[in-house]
Amino acid sequence: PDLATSFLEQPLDNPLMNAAGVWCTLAAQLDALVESSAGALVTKSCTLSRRDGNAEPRYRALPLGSINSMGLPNEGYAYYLDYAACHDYERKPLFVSVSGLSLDDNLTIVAALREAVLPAFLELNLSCPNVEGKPQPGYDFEAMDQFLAEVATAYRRPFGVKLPPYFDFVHFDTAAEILNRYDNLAFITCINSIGNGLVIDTDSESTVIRPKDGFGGLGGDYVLPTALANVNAFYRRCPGKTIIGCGGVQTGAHVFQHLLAGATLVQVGTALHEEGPSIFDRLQHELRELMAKKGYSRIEEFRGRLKTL
Ligand SMILES: C=Cc1c(C(=O)O)[nH]c(=O)[nH]c1=O
Repeated sequence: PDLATSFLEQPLDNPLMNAAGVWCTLAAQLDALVESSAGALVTKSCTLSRRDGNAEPRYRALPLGSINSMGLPNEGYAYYLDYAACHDYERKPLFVSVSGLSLDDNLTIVAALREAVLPAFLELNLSCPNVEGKPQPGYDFEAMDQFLAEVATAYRRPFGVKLPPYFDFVHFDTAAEILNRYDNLAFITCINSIGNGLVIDTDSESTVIRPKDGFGGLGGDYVLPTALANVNAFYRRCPGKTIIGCGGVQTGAHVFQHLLAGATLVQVGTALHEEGPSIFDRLQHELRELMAKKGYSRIEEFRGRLKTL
């Protein structure tokens, strides 16, 4: 079976890439993703200036996934624009994730990305749950609409958004209605971590991460059904847009499920953090095996074809 696919008319060897924030804060990590068999890569969400992020411990791997309250540690947007300027786009597509702390910060970064005239794809992060005092734009529909109106106008090129998970059909409908207003909003990445979970260690009777009294974003097995629901909800509601699936991917079968739900590309976060970039070889092997067993030779034969009962 052939895993070749395309994204916004760009060919990719395969649909797999990292999730923003994982294995992508420093150039050496990004280089490792370029050297890996990932079909594409995305940079750590960036802000106007460099940030240390929250106090440690701020990430914990768990039997069923992970919890994090990193607090947006990053090298500042100029660092990632420099990296994007040196990237070999013939080799694999590069996405730049932007998570400015205000609309003005986002507009400054987006303008710089536009001026750089690079083939990189902008993934506007509307869903960081871990910056104290900063509500997620993705959960404030008025703010989200305003952000998108200004960014879509300023950027003018195709871009995408990273959404938080939604858990209610009225929210799927409202969010999709907003996204569908912007023609150059070309892709939707669902989902970011499930925000503000609380993991408790029974023996120590304590939280397991320091920031925010232990509240942090959940990833891994905890989030797969919610991720698949959001991928399929926006796939159904935004027929003109491309969906990128993110959340709970640990095996080739999980990649298959995201593709079946309507994803074109599939991002890997927690499992990549734990296993490293060799995971992309394992996931492709497992996906090929599954496709062969089912008699599929190409992804387009089943992508988006989720059956209902
Ligand atoms: C950009 C900040 C994010 C962070 C973070 O840096 O704390 N963690 C997440 O799970 N999702 C985010 O979007």
